[in-house]
Amino acid sequence: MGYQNIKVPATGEKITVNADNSINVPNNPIIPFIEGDGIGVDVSPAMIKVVDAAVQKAYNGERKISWMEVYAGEKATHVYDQDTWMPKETLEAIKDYVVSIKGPLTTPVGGGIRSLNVALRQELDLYVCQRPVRWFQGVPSPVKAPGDVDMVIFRENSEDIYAGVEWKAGTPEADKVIKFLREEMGVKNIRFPEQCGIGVKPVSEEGTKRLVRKAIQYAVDNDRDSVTIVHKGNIMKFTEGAFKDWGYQVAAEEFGAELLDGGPWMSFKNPNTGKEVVVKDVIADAMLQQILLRPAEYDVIATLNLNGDYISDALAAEVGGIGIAPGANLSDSVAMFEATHGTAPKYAGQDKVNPGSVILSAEMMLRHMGWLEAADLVIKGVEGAIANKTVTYDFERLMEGAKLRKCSEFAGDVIDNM
Ligand SMILES: NC(=O)C1=CN([C@@H]2O[C@H](COP(=O)(O)OP(=O)(O)OC[C@H]3O[C@@H](n4cnc5c(N)ncnc54)[C@H](OP(=O)(O)O)[C@@H]3O)[C@@H](O)[C@H]2O)C=CC1
Ligand SMILES: O=C(O)CCC(=O)C(=O)O
Ligand SMILES: [Mg+2]
Repeated sequence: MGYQNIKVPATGEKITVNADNSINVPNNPIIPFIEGDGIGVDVSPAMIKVVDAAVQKAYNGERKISWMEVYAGEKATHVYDQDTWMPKETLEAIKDYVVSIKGPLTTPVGGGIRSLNVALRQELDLYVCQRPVRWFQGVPSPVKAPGDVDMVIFRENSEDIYAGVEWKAGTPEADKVIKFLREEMGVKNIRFPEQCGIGVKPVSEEGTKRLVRKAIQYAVDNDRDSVTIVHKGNIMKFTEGAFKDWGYQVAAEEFGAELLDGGPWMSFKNPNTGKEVVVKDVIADAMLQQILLRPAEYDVIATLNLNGDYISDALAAEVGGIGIAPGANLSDSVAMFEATHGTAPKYAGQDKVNPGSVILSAEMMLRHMGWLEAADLVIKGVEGAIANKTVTYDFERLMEGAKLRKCSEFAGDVIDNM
């Protein structure tokens, strides 16, 4: 396919998808990447350096990634034109090449463009945001037993208040929606109907069930003990409450779960191991204290979009911060890996921040591709660099006796420890 500004590498082949959604990964796959705004210029090159070294070491030249830069965010406005933040061909390439990775993209607060990150997830229907959170030995943590934190968040990625269906206070659109709600729907509890912004929270059965199905399947495939549905269903009954009910329905109808001690918790036998998998639910505010006080009791988490956003940063803090928390956005076929943190503009271009988050997102990508040996080397490298206390500022400021490393130097340390 001919692109306007994307340069397809001269060597390399596409990853393809089979009818059952499994993928075929050639030895020289072309992988699109978005550098990202802000600290994207620091962390993305560090990630590429680490991945190339791991692949070279694992396969001795037999396998190699051909990186293909695709543009989004501020860089796109330079490469295309000043109004093009998300070129159509970027979306096409990410879909076409099946597996990709991205740095963070800026979203202005209160006005301006809507989130490009959310747009990518919605346009490509990347309905699962998978964010594993585990502790690496030696990482400074505010909790007493960070080793107990070992959870995998499955965050619904396409619906909820996060979808951005909202209208600004004082606009004819906001006034029209409020008028409709009050006059036609009998809504009496909009406290200040004048100059009032208004948002909509769509949560569907289909959207919920496909997310919870993935979370439970992950627990089965990875021999995990429990799946916790996190919701605020006592207050938002027909959105978050329905999410909980539909979640339990999937457990019962598709995995054969039965009520545990009269319910509402359920359990079923993992068909692969015979071990019991518990499906439970916790209300979201309580969950935010549970993960601090009793992290060992939680394993796989299935939750709505906004809760998942909050929980993933909170959990990341328990194991060292968002500088080290990885993630993936997944549809049934397309996978786009991405750091959990944002563009941290005050550090942009300073070669300072921790590239761990996007490096570990790349580790997830290598595992997804079936390149397990290279993925294991990335983990070994990160573990080694941290054990040697050669770390970036975020860890160094909390670690005794640590040696402060720049972003690029930390990437070198990871490579040296593979
Ligand atoms: N998926 C995406 O692309 C995301 C994009 N964003 C966007 O990013 C922009 C900035 O958001 P903001 O709320 O400031 O959040 P950020 O994640 O960009 O930064 C918040 C703080 O987290 C710490 N931090 C972030 N990244 C790293 C890193 N790699 N290494 C070490 N520490 C790090 C820093 O803490 P300290 O100050 O303590 O050093 C930083 O000041 C917004 O426009 C937001 O919309 C936000 C989240 C995700
Ligand atoms: O899109 C954004 O700017 C923020 C997204 C975010 O915080 C997240 O997905 O974790
Ligand atoms: Mg976030």
